[in-house]
This record gives sequence, structure tokens and C-alpha cells, in this order.
Amino acid sequence: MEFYGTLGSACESEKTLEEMFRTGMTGVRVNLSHQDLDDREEWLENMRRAAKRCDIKPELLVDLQGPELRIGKLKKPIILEEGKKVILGKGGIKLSKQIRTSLEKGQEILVDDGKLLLKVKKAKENYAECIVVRGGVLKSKKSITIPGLELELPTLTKADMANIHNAQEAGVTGVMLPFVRGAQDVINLRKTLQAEGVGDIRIFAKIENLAGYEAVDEIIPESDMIVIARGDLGMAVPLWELPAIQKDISERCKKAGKPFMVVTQLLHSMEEAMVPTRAEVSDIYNAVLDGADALMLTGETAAGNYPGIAMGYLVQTANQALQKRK
Ligand SMILES: Nc1ncnc2c1ncn2[C@@H]1O[C@H](COP(=O)(O)OP(=O)(O)O)[C@@H](O)[C@H]1O
Ligand SMILES: C=C(OP(=O)(O)O)C(=O)O
Repeated sequence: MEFYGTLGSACESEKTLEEMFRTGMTGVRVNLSHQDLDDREEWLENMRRAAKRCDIKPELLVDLQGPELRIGKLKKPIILEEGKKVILGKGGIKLSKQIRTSLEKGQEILVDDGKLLLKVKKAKENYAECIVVRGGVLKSKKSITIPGLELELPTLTKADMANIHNAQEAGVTGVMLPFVRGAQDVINLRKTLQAEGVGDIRIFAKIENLAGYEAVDEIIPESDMIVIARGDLGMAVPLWELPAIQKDISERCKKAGKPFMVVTQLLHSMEEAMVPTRAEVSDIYNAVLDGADALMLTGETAAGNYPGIAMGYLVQTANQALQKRK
């Protein structure tokens, strides 16, 4: 079984990474929506040294930007207060032109996997004035989802191309493709990897919207691993429908003999707490019983207070289920 942690400032030190490997981590993910591969050479070097000391040959996954919507970089986190006004675009929070010009009055905007919710009150050419419906702290480059909005976005961004070009040198073993919408997205990435001379790198197809879910049967044969990316998928449907979708994708992968990964909020409470909730360990256990071949922590390791301890809980719980699965 494969166990991944997402690299972030909370776990970038050699010591913490070593603790994560010792508790069972088999590889790391770098989310390229936050930084380019080149900018993270120091973290990667720490990771390589830590792995060497534990005698592990780690997997290195890069998660591309792909057709994913995010807010721009913020100098520091900002607090969005319920009922207050917030500007997206010129004079406010940066947004790409393509998103900005698509906003319309009345639209809802889910931010950071739906933790925050905005509603467009006024849409102008260069900016949109919104009201904060559900408030909280907004950090840099968080995801946004605008229900009902379909944008024509490329499978790979310019930055993705540059990162793929640098993949071999960095020792990348797998590429995660976000928001896969059909088999063709995976085929295009495979061609690009081959053209860059890294055709043997595994492709992890992230299923994170309804288009991807509906096309999962054609995506499965083209991919090396299917990723049930519950963060974004949980914004595409009411949350109470998410478990059934997770189980359905798991079943389809198992039937096709395709490995799959379950990800996001596996141990969310451990960003703040040293011990997980009963519900979280149950979730991990059930994902493994349902056949998961890989599990990945996200904010728990990238931005949480207890990356090593969280990895330990993930691995120990999964191992319990593995014993039952055999
Ligand atoms: N390379 C990075 N640099 C700085 N912060 C990061 C990085 N990767 C992740 N993080 C932080 O950890 C959080 C969770 O990581 P991840 O799941 O990869 O991101 P997201 O939920 O934004 O897609 C991010 O939102 C960000 O705050
Ligand atoms: C892992 C996910 O993607 P990201 O961390 O890129 O938002 C997810 O949506 O579950």
C-alpha cells in the first residue's frame, strides 16, 4: 500500500520528513498550484536525505495545475467577515481574467473546498463586488468553484509544461492530473510526458468533478491510478452524496483491476489536534476495506501541527484494515 504526505511549510524540515518516513510514509506530493518544482528544490533535498536515512526510495508525485480554478497569491491571509463586502479582481483579491469576466450577479463562489462562500452582488469588467455569506480566514491560492460555470480551460498550463520538463531531473515518479474530464485529458498528458522523454512516469487521474465522475469508466484504462479527490468532488455534489460516489468509483476501479487512491480530510482534525476523531479513523479503515491502494494526507502534513503523528495514525489504521482485507 502507498502512503503519501503533501509537502508544505509544516513538514519541509528533514527531521519532520524523517519522522513521516519512519511512521510509514512511502512518498510525497508537491502541489504545483502553490509553487513550481524548481522553487522547492530545498524541500526536495530534505526529503531525499530523510528518505535515505530511513533506507526508503520514495515516490515523488507532482500535482499539476491543470484546469483548476484558484484565487491569486495573497501577501498574507485575510479575514472575510460574514455580511461584509469583498472585491474580486482589480483593487481586491486577484483572479485570472477568464474567471473575472465570467462572473455574473447572483452567482455563488465556493472558496477553499467550500469552507468560505461568497455571492456576487455586482459584476463589472475588471472586478466583482461580492458579499461574504460564509466567512473565515482566506489564504493564498485557495481553490474556487463556481457552480454552473463551465470554462474552456487547457489540460496543461504553461507552468505545467515547464514543470514536466523539469520532472526527470527532480526524480518525479508520478504526475497527478487535476479535474480530468475524459480519457482524452489523460491521453494528452501521456503524449506530453513521452515527448519530454519521461513516458514511464505514472499518471494519477484526479476525479474531482461530475464530468470526471461520469467519464470514469473511460478514464480508468488510460490511467495508472485513479484518485478520488474528495475535496473538490465534495463541492460538485451535496456532501451527503459524496460517500456513495466514493464507493461507486472504488467499485469500478476494483472491477477493472485499477489501483485507486483516496484523498482529502482523512485526518482533517489533526491539523489542530494530536489525536484524530473516531469518524476519521473509521473513514480510513473503510476506504482500505473498499480496496484503496493508496492514501494521501493534504493539509494535515502541508499545513498542520502534527504531520508525523498524523502519518502514523494513517498508516496504523490502514494496516489494521489490510489485515482484515487479506
Ligand atoms: N508548496 C506549498 N507551499 C506552501 N503552502 C502549501 C504548499 N502546498 C500546500 N500548502 C498549504 O497546505 C494546504 C493544503 O495543501 P493542498 O491540499 O496541497 O492544497 P489545496 O487544498 O490548496 O489544493 C494548502 O492550501 C496550502 O495552504
Ligand atoms: C486533493 C485534492 O485536490 P487539491 O489538494 O489540489 O485541492 C482534492 O480536491 O481532494
